[in-house]
Amino acid sequence: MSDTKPKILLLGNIDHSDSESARLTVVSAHKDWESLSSLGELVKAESKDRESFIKDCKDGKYDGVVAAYRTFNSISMTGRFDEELVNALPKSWKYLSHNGAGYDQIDPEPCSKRDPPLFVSNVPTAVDDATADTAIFLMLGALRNYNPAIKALRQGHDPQGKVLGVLGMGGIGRNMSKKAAAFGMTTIYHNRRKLDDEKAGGAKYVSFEDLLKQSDVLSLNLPLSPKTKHIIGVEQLKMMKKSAIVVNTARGAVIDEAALVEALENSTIAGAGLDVFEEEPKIHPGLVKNENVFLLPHMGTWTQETQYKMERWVIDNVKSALEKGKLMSVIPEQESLQ
Ligand SMILES: NC(=O)C1=CN([C@@H]2O[C@H](COP(=O)(O)OP(=O)(O)OC[C@H]3O[C@@H](n4cnc5c(N)ncnc54)[C@H](O)[C@@H]3O)[C@@H](O)[C@H]2O)C=CC1
Ligand SMILES: O=CC(=O)O
Repeated sequence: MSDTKPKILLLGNIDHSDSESARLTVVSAHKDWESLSSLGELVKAESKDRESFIKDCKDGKYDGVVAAYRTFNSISMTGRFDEELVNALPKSWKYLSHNGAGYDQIDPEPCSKRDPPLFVSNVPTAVDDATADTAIFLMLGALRNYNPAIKALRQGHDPQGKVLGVLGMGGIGRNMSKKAAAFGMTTIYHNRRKLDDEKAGGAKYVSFEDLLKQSDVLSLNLPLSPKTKHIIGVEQLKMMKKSAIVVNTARGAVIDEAALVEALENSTIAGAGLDVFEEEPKIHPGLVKNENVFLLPHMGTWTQETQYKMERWVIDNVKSALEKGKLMSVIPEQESLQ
């Protein structure tokens, strides 16, 4: 039997160790990462771009990699985890631990079809508070029209008594709904499946069409996939109240951004609070110039505590893969495979 240690690959960077806050709370994702060296040889991916990453895979540079920690920004090195990329990976590579709740940069189908399958995990729940807080902040900012400050503050609206409509009532949607209740809002939601009463927490399940028609604030909290791309487009925006605002902390492409710009310019809806964009880091100029749009540069989870929780989660997935042969939070598409 070979005594070669399995390789554990880092695709991207681990951030949380040196900050003041990390020192104060005595947490360090770097130390957590280094602790994995008892399970395998830690290797950092150094390929220049997608082409050289694929070539390096084919030339054997990553042979022996069993599991990888992957960041959102590592897409600049590898590109999407699509069929071409997945099929170029060494056969030894079985686990991909992605740092993010949304894993739209990874195509589950080729990962599952590959022999052996490439099991993928994401980071659910750890993101809920920080992202829902961001959604609430965007909602208040857009409702109150804080953007043009004093001038428009006179025309601002209160959240009290308003209807929050959540599209995608998962971890973040439910967290936001609880927080919105503290502002005197009621929640309606649409989801692939109706939730049981305890999970719904008083929020009422409605059809997609009723969600659009009845919401004062439409919050998008569903994953981006080929099925949800542009789920909000010209027709859906037309169904909304003229006074409504859209809050998007999910992914830019769940809205047809050009249609949103037009709807805002034509006063089809009143405003938007956006953390995510179709072609990040680019932002549609029609959004930048519109005073009724409250913008953030994709920083839903950007707190010291949440970033650490996420990095730790990704490392725990790698650990679980190597110790137990199973990822801790495999993506739903692969639950029956693992
Ligand atoms: N702005 C940011 O920094 C962050 C953005 N996100 C984004 O938020 C998304 C949601 O995150 P979580 O709440 O953790 O996910 P989750 O998986 O807990 O919830 C997603 C919900 O959407 C529902 N859904 C899926 N397709 C749908 C459809 N076609 N129509 C209606 N509902 C549908 C699912 O049934 C599920 O209830 C992520 O996929 C990610 O893209 C997540 C974290 C931070
Ligand atoms: O956008 C962030 C994520 O965790 O997904």
